[in-house]
Amino acid sequence: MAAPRVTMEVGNDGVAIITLINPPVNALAIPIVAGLKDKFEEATSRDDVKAIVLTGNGGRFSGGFDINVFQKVHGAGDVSLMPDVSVELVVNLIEDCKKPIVAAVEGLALGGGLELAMGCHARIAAPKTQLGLPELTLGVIPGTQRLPRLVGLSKAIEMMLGWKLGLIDAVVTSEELLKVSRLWALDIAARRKPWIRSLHRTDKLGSLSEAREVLKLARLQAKKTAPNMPQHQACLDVIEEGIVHGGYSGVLKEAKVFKELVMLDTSRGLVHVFFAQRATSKVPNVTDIGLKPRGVRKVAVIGGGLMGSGIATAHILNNIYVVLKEVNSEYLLKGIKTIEANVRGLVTRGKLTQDKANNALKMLKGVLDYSEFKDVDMVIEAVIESVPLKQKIFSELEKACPPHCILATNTSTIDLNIVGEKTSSQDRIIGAHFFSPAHVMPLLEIVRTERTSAQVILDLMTVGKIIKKVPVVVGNCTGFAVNRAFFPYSQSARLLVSLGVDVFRIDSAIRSFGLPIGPFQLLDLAGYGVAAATSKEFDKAFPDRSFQSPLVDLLLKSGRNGKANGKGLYTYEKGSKPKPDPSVLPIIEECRRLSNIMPGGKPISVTEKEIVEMILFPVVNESCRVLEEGIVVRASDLDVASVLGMSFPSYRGGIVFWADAVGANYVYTSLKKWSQLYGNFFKPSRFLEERATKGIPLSAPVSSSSTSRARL
Ligand SMILES: C[C@H](O)CC(=O)SCCNC(=O)CCNC(=O)[C@H](O)C(C)(C)COP(=O)(O)OP(=O)(O)OC[C@H]1O[C@@H](n2cnc3c(N)ncnc32)[C@H](O)[C@@H]1OP(=O)(O)O
Repeated sequence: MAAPRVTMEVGNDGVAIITLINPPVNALAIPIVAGLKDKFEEATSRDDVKAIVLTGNGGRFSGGFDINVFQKVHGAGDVSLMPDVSVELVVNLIEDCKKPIVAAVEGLALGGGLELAMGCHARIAAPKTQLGLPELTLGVIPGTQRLPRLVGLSKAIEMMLGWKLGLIDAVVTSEELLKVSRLWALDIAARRKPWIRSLHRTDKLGSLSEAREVLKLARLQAKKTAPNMPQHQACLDVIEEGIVHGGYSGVLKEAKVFKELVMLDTSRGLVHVFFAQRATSKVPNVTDIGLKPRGVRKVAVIGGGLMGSGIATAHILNNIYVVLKEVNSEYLLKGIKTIEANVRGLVTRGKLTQDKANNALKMLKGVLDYSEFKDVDMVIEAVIESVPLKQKIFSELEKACPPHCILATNTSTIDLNIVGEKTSSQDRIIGAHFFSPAHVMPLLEIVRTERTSAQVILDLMTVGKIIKKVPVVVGNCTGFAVNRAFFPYSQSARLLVSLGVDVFRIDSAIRSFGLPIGPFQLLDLAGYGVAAATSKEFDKAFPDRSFQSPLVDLLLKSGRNGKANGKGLYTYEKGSKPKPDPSVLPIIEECRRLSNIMPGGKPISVTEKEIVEMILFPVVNESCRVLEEGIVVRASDLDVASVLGMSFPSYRGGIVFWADAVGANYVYTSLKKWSQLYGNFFKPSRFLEERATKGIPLSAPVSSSSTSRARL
């Protein structure tokens, strides 16, 4: 790939076109920032240049500052590696330039890219250009000064904390973009159009007291929605600085705060997740062997229950034709109704237009037999977790589907080799493990066996991206990567209860750590039947380290089934948040009596931090086994899967990244101590012990000489 560079061409009309060239997104890498400074200095000093147009090569303006530099800063712990963009380049060379500068924006202008455009004196854009300020998602703050001055304070805050935009001077076709931008720049030079320095504007800011009111509300909101992310409050503080003391003062504070934030763990975690997510697209021996994805146009989904209807919804929303098969018309109708409700729900929440909803529903057909299966490209089986039923279905599919058809199962636990045992199609059998609700949750765990073909894996990865999921390819074992790594999560929570810790205190500690709900609210949500069934699978697969709590059985016996019947550990009333149900306390007492593990018969005393660690360190421990067995390609895949599948806080970088930040040795010694006190459930795995004692990070690749069974 050619080195990143900035070019300048001066036309006969006296307009200098300065172009960013750094594919694929024209990120503002250090040589680009240096190149921009050079070219703007040159254009300013040349007599034949009357006006300037700034644009990006290849139909994309700029994806923002080069995030690789963040990683270098994090690695070296040296913030001075961050170049000064905001003052020297954007204020001094662009905004205060003696010649007018117009940004010709196409494709995308994100983060620092948008800031460059806002520093220009006008912005002309091609239709459907994506404008956004994603910096908060990387743990830092965006340019905070120009946006409120261009679009008003409330809208600017909404855009910085969310993703909406509209601050363009004119929208023109791609073909006309450069022509119109040149003319616009010349018009500014000749004073036929206004010469506007965004930082100097105040007309949209409102009065100081109005601004303070808007900021106060935004601070309250940020406290609620992003309590552990300092960049949100910092962003609002810097906006306030600019409003009270002027835009330039705001820019100076912004640069200082940016450098403080970029060194925090929040930014380290978020930047890690950014690259980790992109790395999941690279699967050795699948994406690097020259295969081309085959198109998947028609998909059959078997089973219209909660998962099947969610999976069907995800496909029709993305223009893939779906045949939904059920065993009788009553179930089929129910499935179709669920899909319609899923789609309607998106319209109600403003996430989908009515038109798109109608089109999506046209892509769905309900069937009761296999006649429509003769030309499907992929089948996803989503029936109940029964081995004989799945085996029967896969034998039937082998006859009903064309030979190229991908045969996928949405099982969350059953070994894929067993599912396909009665077929001779093992090379096209694959796991497509969606997370509920399947049309909303972003993770798609793609489970391969030793026999699944690379082509089939690549095809499913491609469909996954089309339906806007993040596909993570994993190996075959009980629970695959996510459920396997997280099975100790609910078990340790129940173990703590048996040791005398309060259920609601556990949930609250986990929420403060950053998961959206605690393990017991999750239990209520999933339903106790599902919890009992999955517990059984894990007890069977990992009897040496499975904790068998009587809690779920006791809850079921008392007529409770969580949110499904409105009676769980919490009470559920329409329109109000779930409330802890005190009437559950005798059941919990009974559970403690039956478990009989409280040392000396007395509840243990633990801090909030210990609660979090006693719940999550066993997850780290199991993650170590997942890594050692080669169930994931790389440790960061498990980080992405934990964030997207389990809502582990992204700003902690995912489960393995977090464990390394805490320190493998600390995790190991804590688990060892608890295993001596409370038994084998906490016993550190061999992988953890080895890494901790040798001082090797858990995320370091598993070497070929290690004991890995390399399932991938
Ligand atoms: C000082 C400033 O205010 C601070 C900043 O500007 S911080 C940066 C703000 N910008 C961002 O956060 C944008 C991040 N990028 C994205 O959201 C998406 O990549 C995108 C919408 C630009 C493009 O998405 P898409 O077309 O799906 O491609 P995607 O796979 O994500 O990216 C393509 C490649 O570009 C890289 N890339 C994208 N944006 C990048 C960036 N800002 N810096 C460095 N690399 C970047 C990706 O890592 C990926 O590399 P790979 O092929 O080696 O894995």
